[in-house]
Amino acid sequence: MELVLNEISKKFKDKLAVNNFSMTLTSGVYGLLGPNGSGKTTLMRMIADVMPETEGSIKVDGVDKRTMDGEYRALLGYLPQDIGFYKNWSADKFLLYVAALKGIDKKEAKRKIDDLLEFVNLTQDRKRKIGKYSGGMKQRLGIAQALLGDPKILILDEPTAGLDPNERIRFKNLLSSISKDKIILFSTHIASDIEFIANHILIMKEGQLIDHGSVQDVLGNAKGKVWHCKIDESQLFDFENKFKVANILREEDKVLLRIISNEKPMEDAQLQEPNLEDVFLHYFNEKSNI
Ligand SMILES: Nc1ncnc2c1ncn2[C@@H]1O[C@H](COP(=O)(O)OP(=O)(O)OP(=O)(O)O)[C@@H](O)[C@H]1O
Repeated sequence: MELVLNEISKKFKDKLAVNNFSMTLTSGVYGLLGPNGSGKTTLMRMIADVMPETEGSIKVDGVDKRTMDGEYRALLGYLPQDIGFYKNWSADKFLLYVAALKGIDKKEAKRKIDDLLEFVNLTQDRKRKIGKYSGGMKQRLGIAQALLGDPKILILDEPTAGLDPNERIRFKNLLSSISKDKIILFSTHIASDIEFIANHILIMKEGQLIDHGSVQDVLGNAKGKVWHCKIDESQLFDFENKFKVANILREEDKVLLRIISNEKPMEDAQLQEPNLEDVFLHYFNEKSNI
C-alpha cells in the first residue's frame, strides 16, 4: 500500500501549522521528529481524517481520501495525543465500545479484544477501572484501541509519552512485530525513541519537512559536525556562548564538551560519529526532551 501526502498545508487564521508537506509512505515504521509546535499533531490529524487539509491531497494507492468516504476510515487506526478514557470503565468495556464504533461484529470483537489485550500485556488488568491504570498501561490500552479492526495505516501521536524504559522496549517490539504490512507513523520529540524504533525518520520544523530518510541517512547529515573538545573550566562560558553544546563532562581538571559545529571549534578538537541527539541540536538549536 502507498500513502501519498501531496503538498498538504493547514492554516489556522494566519498561522501556517503545516506548510506544503509532501511524502510517500509505504509499509514500515516512520518516526516523525520535531520540537513542540512544529506541526506534528496537525499533520497527523489530517492523515487521521479528523481535520481537513487547507491545501493539498492525501491519496491511498492513487485514490484521494475525500472520495473514499468510510473506506479510508476503515484503513485507519489512530491514537490521539490526548485520548480520553472513561475512568470508571474497564479496558474490556472501553475496547468493546471502540469496536462498536468501528462497526466490528460483537463476537468477532470479543475474540480480537482477547488477542489485543494479550498483545499489549493487559490481560491481567482487563477488568480493572482505567482510572487506576498507570500512564504506561493507559498508553498500551490506547495502542490496543488503535489496532482494533486491523488497520493498514496506524497513526500514533506521541505514543511513548509517559512510558518507562521497559515499556519503551515492549512498545518497540510491539511495533516491529506488526509493521510488516502496515504503514505506522508515530510522532515524538524524543530523538532516542526514533533511533530505537523507526526505520524511517521524518524531521519537521515550523510546519515543513526539512529532512527524511533512514537513520543512517539522517545521521549522515550531521557527519563532520560533531566534535569533542577538552577545555579548561575557565573557557566553558565562552564555548557555551559560541557553540551548540550537546554534552558537558567534567574530567579531573578538564571539561570535555560535545559540540555541534560546521567548523572545527579548536585546534585539537576530535571529530565524532553523530547520534540523533546531535542531529536534533543541529536542526533545532535545542536538545530533545529525554
Ligand atoms: N486549532 C488550532 N488553532 C490555532 N492554532 C493551532 C491549532 N492547532 C495547532 N495550532 C498551532 O499550530 C502549530 C503546530 O501545532 P501542533 O500541535 O501541530 O505541533 P506539534 O509539533 O504537534 O507540537 P506538540 O509536540 O507540542 O504537540 C502551533 O503553533 C500551534 O499553536
